[in-house]
Amino acid sequence: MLSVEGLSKHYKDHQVLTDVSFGVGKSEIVGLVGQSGSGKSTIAKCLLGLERPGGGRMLWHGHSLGERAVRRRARHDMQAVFQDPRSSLNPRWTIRQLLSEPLDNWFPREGAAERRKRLVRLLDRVALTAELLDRHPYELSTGQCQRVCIARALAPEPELLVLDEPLSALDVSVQARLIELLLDLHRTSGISYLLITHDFAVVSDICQRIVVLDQGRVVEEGVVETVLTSPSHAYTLALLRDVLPMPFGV
Ligand SMILES: Nc1ncnc2c1ncn2[C@@H]1O[C@H](COP(=O)(O)OP(=O)(O)OP(=O)(O)O)[C@@H](O)[C@H]1O
Repeated sequence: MLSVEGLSKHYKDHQVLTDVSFGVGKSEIVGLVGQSGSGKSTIAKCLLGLERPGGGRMLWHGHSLGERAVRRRARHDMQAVFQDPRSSLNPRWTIRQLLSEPLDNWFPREGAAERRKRLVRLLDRVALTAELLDRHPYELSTGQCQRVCIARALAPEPELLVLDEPLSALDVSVQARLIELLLDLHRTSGISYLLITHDFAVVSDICQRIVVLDQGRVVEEGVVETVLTSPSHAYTLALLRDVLPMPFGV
């Protein structure tokens, strides 16, 4: 579905990504991990069209994201959720306004009754209730705000969510509930995730495959259980030693 081939990117003389290749299949959950500064968010920005790659190809269903029509399709099919839900949501808007914005864009001809149903269904998918519709983000917990961000990303019914550190701003118990939510959404809709994180525990909870990035290069890629239990690259091993208790800490 998504294929990244030999992606490179530099800022002035700083080479941030070098020959990065990986893919995300239909209904697949892929974790992109690496230390801070390894280039994870830069990959997301290139995929979302926020940064222009220096070289390589990004293919969506076999067609280059460099083509305008493919980019337009991907703007619908590929949605993103970022780390800090509060800064992603306009504090002056109600939840109804925040969710209506993408719906106005993707379903402009919908009537009021249909719209109301769609809003309630969206909230239901992220385990929130319609009572929240007239509240503002500051009247919600950070975890609820992140659920609103996920609902907004789900609004166009995308095929892939790019999740850039979506759990980092949340405390551990809220993280656990959001992991359940993401897994539920995946089970019920078959949506794919590209999950960007530096947290191997989150990867082992959610992901099927993992791509390990070190200084802008892919150093290891494979099935999560295999990479976490017997990493083949010293960098992965060092990361695991730093962060994981047994059984994955080797
Ligand atoms: N717009 C920019 N201009 C110049 N350098 C940038 C820009 N954006 C990112 N960088 C640099 O690119 C490198 C990779 O950054 P990136 O944000 O992709 O890393 P990351 O792995 O996502 O890190 P983190 O986990 O801390 O978010 C860093 O050295 C960063 O300083």
